[in-house]
Amino acid sequence: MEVLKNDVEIKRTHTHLEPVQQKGTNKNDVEVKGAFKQFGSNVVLNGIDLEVKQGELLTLLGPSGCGKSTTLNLIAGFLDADQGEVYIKGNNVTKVPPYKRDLGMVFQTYSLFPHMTVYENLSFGLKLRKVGKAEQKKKISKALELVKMSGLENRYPRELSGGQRQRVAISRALVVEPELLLLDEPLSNLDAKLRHELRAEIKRLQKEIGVTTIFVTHDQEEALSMSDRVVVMNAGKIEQISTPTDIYNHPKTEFVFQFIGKSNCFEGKVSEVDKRRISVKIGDDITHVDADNIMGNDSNLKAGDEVKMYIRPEKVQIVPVEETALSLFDYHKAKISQINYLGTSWEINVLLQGKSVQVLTSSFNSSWQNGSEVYIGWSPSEVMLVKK
Ligand SMILES: Nc1ncnc2c1ncn2[C@@H]1O[C@H](COP(=O)(O)OP(=O)(O)OP(=O)(O)O)[C@@H](O)[C@H]1O
Repeated sequence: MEVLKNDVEIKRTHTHLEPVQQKGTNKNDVEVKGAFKQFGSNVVLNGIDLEVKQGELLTLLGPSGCGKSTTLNLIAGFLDADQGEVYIKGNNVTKVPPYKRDLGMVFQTYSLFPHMTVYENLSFGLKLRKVGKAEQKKKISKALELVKMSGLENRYPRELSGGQRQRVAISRALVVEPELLLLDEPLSNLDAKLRHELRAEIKRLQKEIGVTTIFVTHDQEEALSMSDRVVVMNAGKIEQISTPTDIYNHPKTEFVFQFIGKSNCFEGKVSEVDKRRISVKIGDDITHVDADNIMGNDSNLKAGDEVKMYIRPEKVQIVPVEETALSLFDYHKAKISQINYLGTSWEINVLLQGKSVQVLTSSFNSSWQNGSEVYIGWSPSEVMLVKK
């Protein structure tokens, strides 16, 4: 364990509370290898392999109970895996207790000491690390400045708003200059406006000081907007690890497609396969999908296979039926069944062969009303297929 401590000291190249010029190298700060965890008969982690790069903000995203917090607790050392190993900065820390892992943590519920002022909350970890009083003062002042809480040193947690408390909790985690910052749903107790504000602030702060960060959330918008990379988890397994845009536009599995964003789903049958495109018969219509856009493990589709076809509402184009529809690659006649004005866009439900399809568009034709006939269409590159 001392080896870890010494190694960390030697490898530290900057003070975390100072802005860094260079970050996000290809070195891994954290690795989880082959982690399995079971509570009684409940298999909670079913083979997790994960690498977190130096300086990146990586988010664990997934529905309630999928194992996000368990993975975080394994990295923090609060839990032991039944199988598997955890490495921090190249050191195997699987058996190292949490207080020797050099971490800063922030939880969902405000974990500040209620009987201590803001200043005392921040000095707690510094005292444990035997930092002198003058140095403590400097570090605390800088840490509070980072989260825009300067001047509130003498307040008690009960005298702060929810957002301010979480700012102090983040500042307390950072003041000890940890190698790794772990955040477990830190925004979920806050109202929507505050959540938005703090989201942006955490992102700015993380980039400014360059501390490698793992963030747990079940909120997809939060994950997509904050992260360098997102890990989508489902039932104790990782479905996909990638950048937010890749996760959204090129989901690898049906679960990822459905969990992130909205979707329309059609059931059909493959009618033809060639190198570039797959033709799918849906009801009476034929539609086309790029051959690269197959989700799931079974990508060898052949004529006759039953498939599900997914498309996001904002990728469905809609044009008046009088207009030439030839600019759309695949187009189908449909009838508007509902129009919802959303301020900057319109959500239009149309009926296509009796099935409701949701369309999200910013170009609205003022003549459209319930019952209007329109063409809807899409590009084969925007449609995803999965074998049933
Ligand atoms: N100490 C424990 N003992 C028994 N079961 C546990 C324990 N901790 C977690 N679990 C179970 O493990 C599963 C995964 O829990 P975990 O907290 O990792 O999920 P999560 O993805 O973080 O969910 P949430 O978003 O609801 O926090 C759940 O079914 C949970 O009930």
